[in-house]
Amino acid sequence: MTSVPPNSNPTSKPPIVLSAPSGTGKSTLLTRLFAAHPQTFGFSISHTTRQPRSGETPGVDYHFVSPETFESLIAQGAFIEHTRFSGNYYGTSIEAVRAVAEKGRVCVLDIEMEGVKQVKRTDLGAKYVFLKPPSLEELRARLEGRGTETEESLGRRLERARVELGFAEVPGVHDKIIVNDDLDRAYEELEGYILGVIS
Ligand SMILES: Nc1ncnc2c1ncn2[C@@H]1O[C@H](COP(=O)(O)OP(=O)(O)OP(=O)(O)O)[C@@H](O)[C@H]1O
Repeated sequence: MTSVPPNSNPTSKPPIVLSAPSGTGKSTLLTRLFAAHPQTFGFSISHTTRQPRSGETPGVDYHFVSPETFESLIAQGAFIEHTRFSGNYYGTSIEAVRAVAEKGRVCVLDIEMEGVKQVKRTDLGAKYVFLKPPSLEELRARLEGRGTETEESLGRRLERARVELGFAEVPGVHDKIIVNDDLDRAYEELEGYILGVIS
């Protein structure tokens, strides 16, 4: 078998890694981006050890695998990130991200700092965008306004945000840093950057 070098498909587009402290506005901006460009982006298909639910198609909704297979994939370093939730494993494989690019779609990964570090260890050639809150005070206000947090989980998220903002200051970690101050302005900057790197 001939080995194929990574990213050998000339039409493949770099995956976009979008990270931000929780509550900065990633979901808001991504929902808008996907709605504006429905044919451009694609989602990677995750692996899971949970049972398929009715209506779910293997290889479309998820790659359904046994715990043994999942653990062997972990050992092979196949995952960009994985987690255990409610007794089941879930993970995003490097291969799943590459498969999106090979279909000519742009894979957008909405991940947190540890995931960013892991993607950086792969040869996916991703572009890294960091979305920054205007300030920690404003981030607190957005999280409170969303109405999803208790005082305790709010405190944890803000503490975590401090660490993530510190990591984002390290030169060379991100290709683009966008401050989500005014939503329309931040959206235009994000859209302009992404369309620029994938064209
Ligand atoms: N530029 C903005 N100005 C004011 N409010 C904003 C702005 N962007 C987002 N918001 C609001 O901030 C809140 C958090 O946004 P969102 O849920 O998109 O964050 P997130 O980064 O995806 O968070 P998580 O990672 O926790 O899912 C939402 O209520 C959203 O409407």
